Amino acid sequence: MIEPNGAASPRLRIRNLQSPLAGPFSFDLAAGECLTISGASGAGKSLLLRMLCDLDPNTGEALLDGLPRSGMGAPAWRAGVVYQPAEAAWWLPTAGDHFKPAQMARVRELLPQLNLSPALLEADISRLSTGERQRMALVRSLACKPQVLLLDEPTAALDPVAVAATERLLQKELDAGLAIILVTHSEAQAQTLGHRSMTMCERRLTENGAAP
Ligand SMILES: Nc1ncnc2c1ncn2[C@@H]1O[C@H](COP(=O)(O)OP(=O)(O)OP(=O)(O)O)[C@@H](O)[C@H]1O
Repeated sequence: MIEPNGAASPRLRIRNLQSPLAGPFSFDLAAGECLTISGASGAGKSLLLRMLCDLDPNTGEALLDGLPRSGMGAPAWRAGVVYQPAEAAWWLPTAGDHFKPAQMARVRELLPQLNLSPALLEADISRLSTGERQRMALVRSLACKPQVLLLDEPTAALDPVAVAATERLLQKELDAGLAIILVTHSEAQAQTLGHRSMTMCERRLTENGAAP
């Protein structure tokens, strides 16, 4: 969508988003941009991600490619803005059960990029290692083809090789236009993937490098 001044709308526009627990938050995120968020445990990072995907009640304005969230249903918003919590929930016996047939081509393309065997799709989910489940959760998020991906410490359970594979894939998705908000405690990861960084402190966000 085009703004009145002729510029393209940001992929995600957030204005005064708040709940009784956190905020207000205001920022824009462009297509292909990665905003990293760091901050102490309990600072409010997950609260923000849950508000952004409309899982927790909140007020304020949120627009996706210029279209207000208030004008679309929650399922439509969450199809565009996908949240991957630190520990993703699985509610069916196998990972493969969580995908629709139409997603399988994309899933089979993503698995080797994260060093995951297709056989893991058929295994009981409880048999997957923590790191395998974490990478499978990313496959699940990307198979939804979101416009904005909200990632809460997506590599926390991974070894260095798997971290590198995950970062390569995320970089590729960014290059293809995906916008990412990445909560990470890794300074190196923030520098590798991030275009901008913010710090969450006492449930408020500050842009790093911005004038006080
Ligand atoms: N529904 C709720 N009601 C009241 N307090 C809550 C609720 N959800 C979270 N909190 C509190 O809000 C604070 C921020 O929680 P949040 O999960 O956002 O932290 P975080 O920055 O993601 O931490 P971590 O890095 O440990 O995951 C915590 O003190 C938490 O206990």
